[in-house]
Amino acid sequence: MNHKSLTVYAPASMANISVGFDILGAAISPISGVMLGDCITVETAKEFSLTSKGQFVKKLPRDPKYNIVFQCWQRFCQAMGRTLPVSMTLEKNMPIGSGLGSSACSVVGSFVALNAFFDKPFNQFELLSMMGELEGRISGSVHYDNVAPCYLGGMQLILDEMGIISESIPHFEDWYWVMAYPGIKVSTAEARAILPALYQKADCVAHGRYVGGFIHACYTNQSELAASMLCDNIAEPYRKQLLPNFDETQKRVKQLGALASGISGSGPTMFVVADKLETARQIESLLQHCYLQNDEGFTHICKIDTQGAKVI
Ligand SMILES: Nc1ncnc2c1ncn2[C@@H]1O[C@H](COP(=O)(O)OP(=O)(O)OP(=O)(O)O)[C@@H](O)[C@H]1O
Ligand SMILES: N[C@@H](CCO)C(=O)O
Repeated sequence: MNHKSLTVYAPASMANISVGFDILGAAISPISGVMLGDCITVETAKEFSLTSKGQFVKKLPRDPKYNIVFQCWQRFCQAMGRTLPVSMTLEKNMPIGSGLGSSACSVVGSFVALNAFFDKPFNQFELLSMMGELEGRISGSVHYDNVAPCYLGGMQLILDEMGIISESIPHFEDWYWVMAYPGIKVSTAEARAILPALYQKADCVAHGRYVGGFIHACYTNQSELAASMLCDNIAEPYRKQLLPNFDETQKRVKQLGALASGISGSGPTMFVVADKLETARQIESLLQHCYLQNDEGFTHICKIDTQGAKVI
């Protein structure tokens, strides 16, 4: 038996980007070159095994059967119609319940690695459908706004219509995204449960204006307009109570020149947009002092990762 091995890196992502609850998300990578994402290795083996390692391995479920990587392998075997004997290794570099698409990194990394290992039996649509299904098992509802950007890279708008799950949207290349993870956990399922079941008509109209205006500004390259449209009236008003000093921190980053700020995914990570590196560095320093709660917290100045998951 010839030994074969490959490793896939799947990057962090920020879902929602304030205006696009469940329908907008972007992959991100730190400008420092740090690889902010999970790595999944698939190797030839006589029988299936899963090994987990990495900084956040202790936060994973104790029973490997509850690790989403195991469930991805099961789903991939089901789609292939046979049990696939491979050894899988998860390097869990992403904190869980961070708002940075941690489970999406594991899901996307697993499917991309298995698909590459078995010479690409599934196309992009089939893979993305399975990724959404697995991500849905964790948060309680299928939403592609982490898995699509993590897999495809760039900023992704979820269409889920006429056989198209997601389309790439132009982004502002001079924008820096300062990401601050405070080091505490917010469960996606719980952060979804606190949202209202119904919204007022005025809120629906405002939301339509924000998301439509933002997409229009991206396509017409109007960065000031785009930044002013980055408003979240769907999740932020209800979720900010789960985040430390959120209102005060938003005020202070604005004073430093932030173009916009908001919650990454379901939190607790916060994102802040700046169009100058010097401003981004000042904002990062402020976030380190005001927003981080313990030694597990971190900040990164990021750009949008246009590549998405890749074999390394
Ligand atoms: N490989 C894995 N990576 C991350 N979470 C996993 C994994 N396997 C199982 N889980 C479980 O899935 C759940 C993930 O919770 P949740 O969706 O809140 O986190 P998340 O994916 O990190 O969130 P976010 O998208 O906001 O970063 C946890 O209960 C965790 O134990
Ligand atoms: N759009 C989802 C992302 C969760 O990662 C939410 O905000 O609940």
